[in-house]
Amino acid sequence: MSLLIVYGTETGTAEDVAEGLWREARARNLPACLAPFDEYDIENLPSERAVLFVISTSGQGEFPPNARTNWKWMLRKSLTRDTLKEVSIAVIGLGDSSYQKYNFAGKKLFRRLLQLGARDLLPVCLADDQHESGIDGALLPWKDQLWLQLHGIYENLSLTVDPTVPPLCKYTLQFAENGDSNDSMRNGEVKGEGELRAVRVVENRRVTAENHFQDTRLVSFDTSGVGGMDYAPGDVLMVHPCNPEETVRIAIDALQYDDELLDRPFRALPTDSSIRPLPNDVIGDGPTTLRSCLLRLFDLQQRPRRSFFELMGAISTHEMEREKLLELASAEGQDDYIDYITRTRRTVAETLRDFAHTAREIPPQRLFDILPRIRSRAFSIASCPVKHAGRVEIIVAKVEYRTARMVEPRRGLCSTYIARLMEGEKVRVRVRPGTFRFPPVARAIVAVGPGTGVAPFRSLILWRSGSDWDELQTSREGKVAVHTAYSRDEELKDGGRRYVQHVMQQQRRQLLQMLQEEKAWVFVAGSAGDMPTAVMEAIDLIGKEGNGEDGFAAQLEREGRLQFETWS
Ligand SMILES: Cc1cc2nc3c(=O)[nH]c(=O)nc-3n(C[C@H](O)[C@H](O)[C@H](O)COP(=O)(O)O)c2cc1C
Repeated sequence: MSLLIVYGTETGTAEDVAEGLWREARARNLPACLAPFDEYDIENLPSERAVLFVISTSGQGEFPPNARTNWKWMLRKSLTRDTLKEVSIAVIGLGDSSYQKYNFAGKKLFRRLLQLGARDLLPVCLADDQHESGIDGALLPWKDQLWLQLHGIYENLSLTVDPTVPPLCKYTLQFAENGDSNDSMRNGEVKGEGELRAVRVVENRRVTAENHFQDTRLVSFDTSGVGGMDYAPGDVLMVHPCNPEETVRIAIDALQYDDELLDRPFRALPTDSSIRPLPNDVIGDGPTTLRSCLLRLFDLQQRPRRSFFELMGAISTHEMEREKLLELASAEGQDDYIDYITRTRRTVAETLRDFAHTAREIPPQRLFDILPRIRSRAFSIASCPVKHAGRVEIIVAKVEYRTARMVEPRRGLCSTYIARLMEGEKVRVRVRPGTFRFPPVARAIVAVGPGTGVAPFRSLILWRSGSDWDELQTSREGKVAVHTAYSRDEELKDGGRRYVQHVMQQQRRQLLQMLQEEKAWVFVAGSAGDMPTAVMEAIDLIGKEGNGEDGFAAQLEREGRLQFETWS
């Protein structure tokens, strides 16, 4: 019986990892099946031989959307300590340690599998975005152990793989011949909830002063007449960015594909039923071409992962480059990898340029194995479904930074894409529920939203009171009171900066009354860094002053009255 690999993903990383493992299993002569967790018939789980789970954590310590249904099944009371006693399991959790609920989904899943009697092949692997080698930091050493363990179950599994033999391609490309219509060249349809929709930009306005260090924008999209774009306060807009032209140019120069090849429509046929068709909604309305894929499908600005070097090394016929590539892919090459990629934040496009001989040898179908995919990014919706009918607005801070080791400044793919959008341009987006669960309208709310964290609260306040920021006051007579902290402009007596937690301290009497007597709910949105902890500490202090007890914030959280939506 083959190895089952299931994944739960929000933005696709878990899918990439699962797919990499699936390919590696096949290269090791181990038959394997691959599926999103919720597409797997969960009733069969007790009769599997070995299952590998790759689960990211989304929201606030939650399971990703395509793993929630089967996770609910696993929590059924009717399941016993024997349910999975025949099944060997291993779990990879993907998370980010800047979040409070670090890797919660992976940890919870692992614990539950053990409760149901499953045999753990290895301790849970907790991969962390913050590690200096990215998720590979934890994943690579763990993976080596995994194959050893699986060898105990599957005797034919090969413990060594020849790094110079490239694995099977995911797709074969069928290029259009004269006379093929564009329609006959369409790739797989993406339908339903996950489908991206094209909306037009109505306005893209800078909301910070020109001399402010941060370029933050309010971007408005026209959604009138576009189906599936209904939303409520707290919902999130997923935006699918494109690579900037200059980055696409670097990649094309490195690959040395000519215009005829770049613009010839093709269909990508999966070479195995476990491989998903190419998503049409990403590539756009026109035919799929290598140029459209380089613009919209492949993430050329990402930091290349180890698997990128592994595959490049496997196809390279240039001795020096091959040696270097395979070294960067290996566990021993970790320091070199950190030096070459992590410290300088080198991108996929730049790495293709650096390994010029190998890049020139990449056949088009291999791009789909080597290059990572662009993933949609989440932005809290800042508009009100009633006041801004037919519109969706988001607030985006442009990410740009430079350190001494960088040749050029680094820019966030999506925020730069958005900052450059012109009126009338088409953008691919979809709406998904956020993590906030708001109480009934009669209940009081405390909303803490530093920076772009104001977005979901603008939506909520407009919806509940009909007023925008500039119409609100600092007293509660008008039902809504606004208190501000300008951390860049205001200093405290001790020279420190004034943040939201200081405002909370200042307003502690009113907050205590709201929390204790009015049973208010608290919502916190914004940076996943230190802010959420500072807010929890402020709530604890306020609680302690009120009733002399510790742990007020944790108590509110247990009651569902303290909720976070944070991003890093
Ligand atoms: C909206 C959002 C919420 C997240 N929440 C958490 C979290 O609560 N805990 C955590 O450890 N990581 C969290 N992460 C980080 C992801 O788990 C991590 O980036 C992972 O590699 C993404 O995997 P995916 O692309 O398969 O969804 C969050 C990421 C996003 C975009």
